[in-house]
Amino acid sequence: MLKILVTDDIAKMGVEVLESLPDALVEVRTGLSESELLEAIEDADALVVRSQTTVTQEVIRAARQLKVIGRAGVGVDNIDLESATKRGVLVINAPDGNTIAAAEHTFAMMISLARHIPAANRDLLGGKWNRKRWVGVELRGKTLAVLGMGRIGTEVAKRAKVFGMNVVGFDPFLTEERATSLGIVKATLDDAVAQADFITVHTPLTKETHHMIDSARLRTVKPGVRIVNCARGGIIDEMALCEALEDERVAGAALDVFESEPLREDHPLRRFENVILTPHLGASTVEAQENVAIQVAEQIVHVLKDEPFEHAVNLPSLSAKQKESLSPYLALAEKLGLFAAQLAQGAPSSIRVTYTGDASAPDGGYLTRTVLKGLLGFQYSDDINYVNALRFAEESGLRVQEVRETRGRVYTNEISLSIETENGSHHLAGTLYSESGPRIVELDGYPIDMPSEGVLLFTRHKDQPGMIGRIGTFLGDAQVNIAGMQVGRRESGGEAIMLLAVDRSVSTDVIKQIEQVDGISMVRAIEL
Ligand SMILES: NC(=O)C1=CN([C@@H]2O[C@H](COP(=O)(O)OP(=O)(O)OC[C@H]3O[C@@H](n4cnc5c(N)ncnc54)[C@H](O)[C@@H]3O)[C@@H](O)[C@H]2O)C=CC1
Ligand SMILES: O=C(O)CCC(=O)C(=O)O
Repeated sequence: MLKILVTDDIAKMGVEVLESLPDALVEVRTGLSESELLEAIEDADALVVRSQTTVTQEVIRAARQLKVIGRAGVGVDNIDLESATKRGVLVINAPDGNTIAAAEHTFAMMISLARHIPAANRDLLGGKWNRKRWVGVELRGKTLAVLGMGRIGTEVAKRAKVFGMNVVGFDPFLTEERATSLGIVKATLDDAVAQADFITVHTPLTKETHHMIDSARLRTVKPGVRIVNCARGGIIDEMALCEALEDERVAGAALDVFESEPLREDHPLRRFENVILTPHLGASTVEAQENVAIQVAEQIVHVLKDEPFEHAVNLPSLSAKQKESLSPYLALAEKLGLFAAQLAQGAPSSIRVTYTGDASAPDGGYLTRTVLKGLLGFQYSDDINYVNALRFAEESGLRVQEVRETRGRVYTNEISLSIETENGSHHLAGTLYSESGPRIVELDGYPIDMPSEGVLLFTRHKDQPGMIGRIGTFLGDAQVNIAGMQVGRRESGGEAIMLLAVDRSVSTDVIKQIEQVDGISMVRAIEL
């Protein structure tokens, strides 16, 4: 039975998708205290949150079998990504389900600021009819600076154009071509802020964007600017904003998100009549909540069913085409890693993975993660997976190198590993035949051809009469049937190798007996 814990309010349709997973127990438990969450997460396989639940290092540590955390929304700043990655817990989000809701909320905030709608409404409800006090400004002809031209920033920019605004965009990934096609001007942060009548921020909260709008920046604004934040609290320094509102450099601000949520009752921002505050409502539309809940629930179901999934935050993202060309090589890469672990039998200090021919297409490092999953998963812990394999390698001092060669020398595709350990170095290679699947085609410099599956016995020995027979006798006495055999040598009487496919595991006792045979230099039982 798989347990899926949902700790924030998500749309019912998302819960239904989760419940469609056979053998799943979906527990919706919102408003948990920290200690209740620590207890509830212990036996959960998946956790679904919005922004209310803070997924700390302690929460991730308390989870004994957590595979995936799903964020029904975009921002994952409430999840300790570093801890999740270290523990091999996949984090996924729903990146575009609430884009329009957030863009429309931003626009509602901007228009409300321009026309004093909340203040006029308050006044009127208080019994007044004050037409002179609430004279606004038009958006048409004004300059809007959009800081962060991702999904939401782009939708805001498009809407602003329709309202007749001049839009300047700041984003390190905004190209001149894209800016031109959107009818906006690409600008630096300094230029965008200095010329804007309205500023709206749409970046994630990161080390770089934390207090991107601070007191120094607020001294460079056009007097009378209006500022909107529907992205993340902390991008604008709230205290600096209060000062700028106080001395009227800023004519108004509209904020949906705060440095600390919920906004405390005595927060100075609550004192300004020209400040509009909403309680993190950017994504709160029926449509957006259904979209993100369904999107994240579907991906969680895929993850738990071990099917291809999308929107991983702590794995490189791949296009559908990349995924398609990569998938046949995953099994080969993992088997090679597993083979190398049993061949090398020692802590690896470096590994070079060479992808050749059709296997060399860029893959965001997925295949190397897969090789490492096989290698380190066997040597260290079953908990090593695609998510934490590279991190684990880094932390254990394993140097990882990737080489890509577009033209195959012998095979149309090949993955080869060169691995150094305290006990020496090994080299192996595999290829994928369309008709017979993954095969091992090279071992320590000897060409061979064997399916990479089942139980194998590998020996290095002196090329002399009787070796194969004696090894065969030990196996026969132990009732181990030989299903296939490959031998190789460089020169008569020199070193030779043998790779046997056998029908069942070879015991340590039998390995020890074979090791005693005169002329044997290495024996390895390998289970793939
Ligand atoms: N208020 C709410 O309820 C909601 C808030 N959000 C928040 O809105 C923000 C934007 O979301 P999306 O547009 O979906 O994300 P996105 O990932 O599509 O766009 C973010 C953009 O910010 C840019 N960026 C990153 N660092 C930057 C920097 N230092 N300077 C300038 N640009 C930088 C990126 O290049 C990217 O283009 C996120 O913080 C998200 O959490 C999203 C949905 C609802
Ligand atoms: O879950 C929510 O309503 C917040 C949405 C949000 O902030 C996000 O998606 O980044």
